[in-house]
Amino acid sequence: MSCVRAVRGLAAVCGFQPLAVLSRGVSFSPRQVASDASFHSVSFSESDHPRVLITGGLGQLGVGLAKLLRKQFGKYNVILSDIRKPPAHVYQSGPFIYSDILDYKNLREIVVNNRISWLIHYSALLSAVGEANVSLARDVNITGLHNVLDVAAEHGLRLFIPSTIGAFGPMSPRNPTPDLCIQRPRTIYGVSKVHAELMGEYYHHRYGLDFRCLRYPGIISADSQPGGGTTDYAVQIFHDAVKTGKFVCNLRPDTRLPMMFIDDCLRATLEVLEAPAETLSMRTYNISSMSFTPEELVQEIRRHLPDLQVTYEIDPVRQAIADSWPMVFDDNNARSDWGWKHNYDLPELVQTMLNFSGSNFRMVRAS
Ligand SMILES: NC(=O)c1ccc[n+]([C@@H]2O[C@H](COP(=O)([O-])OP(=O)(O)OC[C@H]3O[C@@H](n4cnc5c(N)ncnc54)[C@H](O)[C@@H]3O)[C@@H](O)[C@H]2O)c1
Ligand SMILES: C[C@@H](O)[C@H](N)C(=O)O
Repeated sequence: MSCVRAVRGLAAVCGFQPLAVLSRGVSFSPRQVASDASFHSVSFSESDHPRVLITGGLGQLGVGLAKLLRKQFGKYNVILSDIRKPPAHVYQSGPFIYSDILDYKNLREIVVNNRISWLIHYSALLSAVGEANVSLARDVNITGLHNVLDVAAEHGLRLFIPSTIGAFGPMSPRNPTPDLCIQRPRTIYGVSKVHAELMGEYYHHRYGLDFRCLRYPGIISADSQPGGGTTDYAVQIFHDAVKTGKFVCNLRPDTRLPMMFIDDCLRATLEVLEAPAETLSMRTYNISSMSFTPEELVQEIRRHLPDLQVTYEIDPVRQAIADSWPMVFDDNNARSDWGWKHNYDLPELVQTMLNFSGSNFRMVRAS
């Protein structure tokens, strides 16, 4: 039996199409569909470290993820990229490169020249910013996604794309929200994330792309600012509490949303990326650690800062979004498939955030 026939037979059994073998030597364009893609999961040997590219890496999450991955895989194996100019400490901390995900050729060149094997796609416009600029959100979150999927498929990359609690909508069960249920989000952000989940899973089943996706809750971080989402209040409150002792909250006091400390989020990302393929019964997982309302967060912060004053000035756009999102996330599949376990609950989160914000603020005041 010829090699090509053997692989075709295997593909029929596995349920994906081995495009790599069908047309070797023909130059590949994912836009021409059947051509020279090597859709096996990883292109490095077992003993090698992956070569990682992070898109949109200068936002709330990318720098922290680069730090974690560099510790694991080596400084020069992890490249941060964005369309913005990095601050000096980021530029000096490891490789940084300009990459606009809307420029397909540029993206492909970076992947080829740097022998990238894992692509972590963080570029996006978040929920509130997306509603303020729908056409840009559509470009970045949907057209950009298509570029990333094609480059990943073409070069046999392991592709991680985060989704979000925002991929659910008012018709989804909200307490708890399981992995598989109706998803009819009402934001361009949510719609683009459902699209990303479905396209990634389609490429996985159709072409064998090693697509992995976690639906993150609202992420809370001390040393990076959120990029314009509905859950941003839960970061801002710590800075304002420490600096001024006052906070104006733009969500109603009883708005319950799933949230997570950044260290748990980044560790989950590394863990799912490293999980053996056979442990993944799905390609898109909810992850969860805690859910709270602004009122509950304020109460917990007041255990440390009893004089904190909070007023509520509701932003109708953010409130409407929050009211359509999950209140509690069911992440049982992540826990049973690849052993996901969170470390931070609400008291630990508050303690850690205040420790960081307090020492940072004292440094600023002293200088
Ligand atoms: N932070 C959260 O609470 C949260 C929660 C759920 C999911 N997520 C997802 O995680 C990912 C990272 O989130 P984040 O909070 O760091 O986002 P962020 O908004 O802070 O950062 C996004 C980055 O994308 C970059 N970007 C915009 N247009 C680009 C383009 N054309 N090409 C390349 N880069 C571009 C921006 O410059 C920015 O640095 C996003 O996909 C987001 O949807 C975040
Ligand atoms: C939840 C998440 O996707 C983001 N923090 C937002 O609020 O838009």
